[in-house]
Amino acid sequence: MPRTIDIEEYAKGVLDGKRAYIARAITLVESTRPDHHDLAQRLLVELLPHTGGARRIGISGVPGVGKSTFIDALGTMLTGVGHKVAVLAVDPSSTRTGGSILGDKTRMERLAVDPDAFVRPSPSAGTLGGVARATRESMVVMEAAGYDVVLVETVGVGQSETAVANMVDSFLLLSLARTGDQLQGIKKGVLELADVVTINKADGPHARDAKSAARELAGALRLLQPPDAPWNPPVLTCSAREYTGLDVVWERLEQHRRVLEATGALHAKRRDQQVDWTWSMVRDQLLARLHAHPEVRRLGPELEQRVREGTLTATLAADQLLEAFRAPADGG
Ligand SMILES: Nc1nc2c(ncn2[C@@H]2O[C@H](COP(=O)(O)OP(=O)(O)OP(=O)(O)O)[C@@H](O)[C@H]2O)c(=O)[nH]1
Repeated sequence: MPRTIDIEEYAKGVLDGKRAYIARAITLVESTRPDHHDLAQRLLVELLPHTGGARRIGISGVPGVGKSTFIDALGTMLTGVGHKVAVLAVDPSSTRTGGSILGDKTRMERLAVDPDAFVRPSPSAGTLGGVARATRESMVVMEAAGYDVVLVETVGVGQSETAVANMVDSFLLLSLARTGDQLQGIKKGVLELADVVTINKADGPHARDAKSAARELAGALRLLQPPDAPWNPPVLTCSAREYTGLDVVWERLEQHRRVLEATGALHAKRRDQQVDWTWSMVRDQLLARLHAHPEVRRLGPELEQRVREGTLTATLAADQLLEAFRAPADGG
């Protein structure tokens, strides 16, 4: 990152679609440095009027389901018909390994060198809240830069799906054809987020299994839907490796978007997402300040110990920690 940052220059570079500026702008919004925070917000304010037109799609599935292969294939299909495709990722687990797993350029060989695509690995800093914030703000940068399809990838475990579902219009779940036990393999909560499901690897000897798995899953999904739901998530089959079924997956995602638009739900959903997002940032900030508060840090270990020993109730310990949080942080 250069030492001096000219926000107007950055904004112009992004709006002109210059890759170097896009990359720098994303690095700025991902930064956790306090002095970058205000600069990033100023940049986002400049860019926001130029956003809103993109299709925002979340893509999830367990490790090995073929997410990178699928995104590489779908993204290439889309750039082939004139779309500009951005790939972002939310993978808080990458903080543990110190490097990003998702969105790794080497995993999407064709998109990584496609001039109409931009692949950005998951930010590797901090909590799920921090990673989700950075990704959400990177979406603003990508949309302002003219990318009209934004794919946000996430792993099929933990809470990151919910975070991604809260920043996209449509959520696509990739699954595998494990007949019989497949429903156990997919968490119900994740299934409930899905607007479209596709069974990947429907090729070679697995093609037939995939079809029957799709039927079984479609039946189960119908049970999760209220009878008057405006949208029933379809269960499709595809092969990311052989490029089959991808056009149907895309068509159904487009159809989902059209249904949302026609009912006015798209605007409502995006507005609600912004409000939820505001409160989730407040919660994250409050929690971070609570944990960093000197009195809380001083009292914390002792109170934890007493709760463990059973000499203090959890309620009283919580009361004391919250009371400590009210003490001035500077000790004055
Ligand atoms: N037969 C078949 N294999 C596929 C298909 N898509 C992906 N694979 C293979 O499945 C394996 C996993 O694919 P990835 O794209 O790396 O899967 P992923 O979900 O991104 O995996 P993680 O990186 O672990 O999250 C690779 O060996 C792929 O070649 C497909 O449509 N058919």
